[in-house]
Amino acid sequence: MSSDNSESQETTSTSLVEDSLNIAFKNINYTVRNGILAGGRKTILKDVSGSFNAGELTVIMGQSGAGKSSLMDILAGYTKPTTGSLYVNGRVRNEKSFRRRSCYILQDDRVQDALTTRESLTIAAQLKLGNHVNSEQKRRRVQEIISSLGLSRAQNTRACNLSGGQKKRLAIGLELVSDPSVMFLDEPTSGLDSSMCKQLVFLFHQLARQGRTVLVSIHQPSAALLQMVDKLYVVVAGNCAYTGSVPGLLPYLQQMNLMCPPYHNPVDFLIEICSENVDLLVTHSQNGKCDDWSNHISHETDDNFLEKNNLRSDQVYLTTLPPPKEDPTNKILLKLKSTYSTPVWKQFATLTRRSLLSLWRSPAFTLMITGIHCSMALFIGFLFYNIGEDASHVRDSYNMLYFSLMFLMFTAFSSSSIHFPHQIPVVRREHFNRWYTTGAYYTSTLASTLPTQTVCTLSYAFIVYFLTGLPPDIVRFTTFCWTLMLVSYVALCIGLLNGSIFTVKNGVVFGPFFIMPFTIFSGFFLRYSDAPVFFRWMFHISFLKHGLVGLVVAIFGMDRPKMPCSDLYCHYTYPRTFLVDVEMSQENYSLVVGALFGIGLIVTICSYIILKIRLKNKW
Ligand SMILES: Nc1ncnc2c1ncn2[C@@H]1O[C@H](COP(=O)(O)OP(=O)(O)OP(=O)(O)O)[C@@H](O)[C@H]1O
Repeated sequence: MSSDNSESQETTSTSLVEDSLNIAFKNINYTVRNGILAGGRKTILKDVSGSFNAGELTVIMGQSGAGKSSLMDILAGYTKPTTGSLYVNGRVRNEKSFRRRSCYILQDDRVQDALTTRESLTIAAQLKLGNHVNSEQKRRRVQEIISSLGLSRAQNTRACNLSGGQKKRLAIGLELVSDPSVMFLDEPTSGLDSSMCKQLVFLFHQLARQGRTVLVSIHQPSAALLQMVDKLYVVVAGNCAYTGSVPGLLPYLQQMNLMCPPYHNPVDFLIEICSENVDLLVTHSQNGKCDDWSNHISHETDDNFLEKNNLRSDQVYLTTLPPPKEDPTNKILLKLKSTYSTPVWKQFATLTRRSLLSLWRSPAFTLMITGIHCSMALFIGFLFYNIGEDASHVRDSYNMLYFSLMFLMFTAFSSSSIHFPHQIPVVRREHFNRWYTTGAYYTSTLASTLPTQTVCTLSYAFIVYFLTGLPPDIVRFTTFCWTLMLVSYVALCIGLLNGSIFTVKNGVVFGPFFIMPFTIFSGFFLRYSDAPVFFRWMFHISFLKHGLVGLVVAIFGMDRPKMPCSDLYCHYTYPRTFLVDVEMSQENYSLVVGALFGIGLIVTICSYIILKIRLKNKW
C-alpha cells in the first residue's frame, strides 16, 4: 500500500527541482594562521560579496592562488569564514538544512576503485535515499543517472579502469543520486581534453536549467565553454574583479577603458590584466556587490552550438522521487532534522557490504597477508619443532610464544595503519556530503577487517600449535587461540588509531613510537619487580604484557602436570616453577581477557574521536 502511494507521487517527466535555492554572501573575510608560530595571519579572501541564482550555471574563475577554492569551500560549508554572512533565499543560512540540500564535489575526487559504476551508484542510492524510496525507485534512479551521464557502456567497469572523464562523471553521479538543489564543483574539468570539458560543462548547464544552483570553479574557461555559462565570478587576489554575465564582461571592461583586443577572448584578457588593475576592478565590481552586469543572461543555449558540438539538450533525465511520508507521531519531523537520510544501522550494513565487496574484488592483499601468516607459522613450527612437551625446552617455548605475539601484533598493526589512511579522502567527501556518520564508517571498517584478521591469526595459531607439539588439550588450545586473537584485534585498533592520526608516510615513521613502549613493558625483557616503581603502571596498560600472561597461563598454567625431561637435568620439570620465575604464578586469565577488552575499547574510542575531528577539519 505504502509503496503504491509513493509510486503515485513519482513523476515521469524530466525533473525541475522544486525547492530552488538562491545563495548570497556578504563581506566574507577568510584568514588563516601563517606558519606554526602564530604571529601573523594570511588574508585569503578580503570582504567579498556576491549572489548566485537557481537555474544558473556560475563559473568561479581566476588565476592560480587567487582564492577560488577557498571561496568554494566557504560557500559549500566545508570551511567557516572568519567574518561575513551567508544567505539562502534571503535568509541567514542554516548550515544543517543547507547541507542536506547541497553537495560538494572536490577537486581530488576519488571513488571506490574496486567497485563498478553501477555498484557505486547503487550503494550511493542505498545510503543517500531514505526508506520512503523503495528499491525499484532506487534502481530506476541509478539507471537514469547512468544514462544521463553517458556511462551506459562503462556501467560494469570497475572505477580503477575508468577514464579520467568517466571518473569525474561518476563522482558527479554519486551526488546526483539524491538530486541536490545546489551543486558545488571544484575544478571538475582539470586534466580533461577540450571535448570532455565541453560535455561536462554542458551537463552542468543542463543540471542548472532544471532549477539547480550550479557553481563550478574553472581556472580559465575557453570561449566554447563560456557559451554555456550564465554567470562569471572572477576572483583576483582574494577580491572580486567581476560578477555578471559573459556578454556583460566587455562593456564592463570598456567602462574602465580596459580595451580587449579584437578576436581576443575577453575572459582571457581579464585574467591577463587583472593583477595589474586589482584596485580598479574591485572598486567597479564593488567587490562582488555590483549586480549591474548580470542582466545580459541569455537562458537559451544556441541550437547551432549544440548541434555543432554533438550535444543533446534532453541528455539529463531524472524523475522526481517521492518526498518522505507524513507521520502522525511526528517522528518524521525529527528524522528530517537529522543530517542523514538513512538510519545508522543501515549505513553500517551498507558500508560493511561495500568493504567486503571491495576486499572480495581485490583479493591480492588478503591472500598475501594470509600467505605471510601461514609461511611464518610453518617456519616457526619447524624451527621449534616438537618442543612443547619437553621440560628441557621450556625457555624455547616461552621465546616462541613471545615471538608469536610480536609477529601477530606487528602484522595487524601495520596492515591497518597502511590501509586506513588511503580511505580518508573518499570518506571525507562522502561524510561531508552526508552519506553516513563517522560512527557507522568506523564500526563498519572494524567489522570488515576482523574476518581477515581472524582467519590469519587462526591459521597461524593452528600450524604453530601442532608443529611445536604444545599440549594436545582443547582448553589450552582454545585459550591460546583466543589470546592471540584478542592481541591481534587490539593491535589492529592501535593501527587504526595510528592511521586516523597520520598519513601513510608519517604513520610508518611514528608507528614504532606507538608500539615500542608496549613491547618493552611486556614482561619479556624486564620483569615487573625489576622495573623502577614509577614505570610499573606501564605494565598494566601494555596489551602485550596481558597477551604474554594469557599465553603463558594457557600453556604452562591451569595446573599443568610434571613434564618429561630429555636431558640429565631440567630446571622446569614442574611448570609451576617456571610460572614463579616469570612472576606469573598469581595471574588470572579472566583479568587478562578483561584488560585486553578494556585497552581495545579505549583505543577504539580514541581513534573514533580523532577520526571525527579529522573528518570535520580539512586535516
Ligand atoms: N590553510 C592555508 N594556509 C596557508 N595558506 C593557504 C591556506 N589555504 C589557502 N592558502 C593560500 O591561499 C591562496 C588561495 O588558495 P586557493 O586554493 O583558494 O587558490 P585557488 O584560486 O583555488 O588556486 P588553484 O586554482 O591553483 O587551485 C593561495 O595562495 C594558498 O596558498
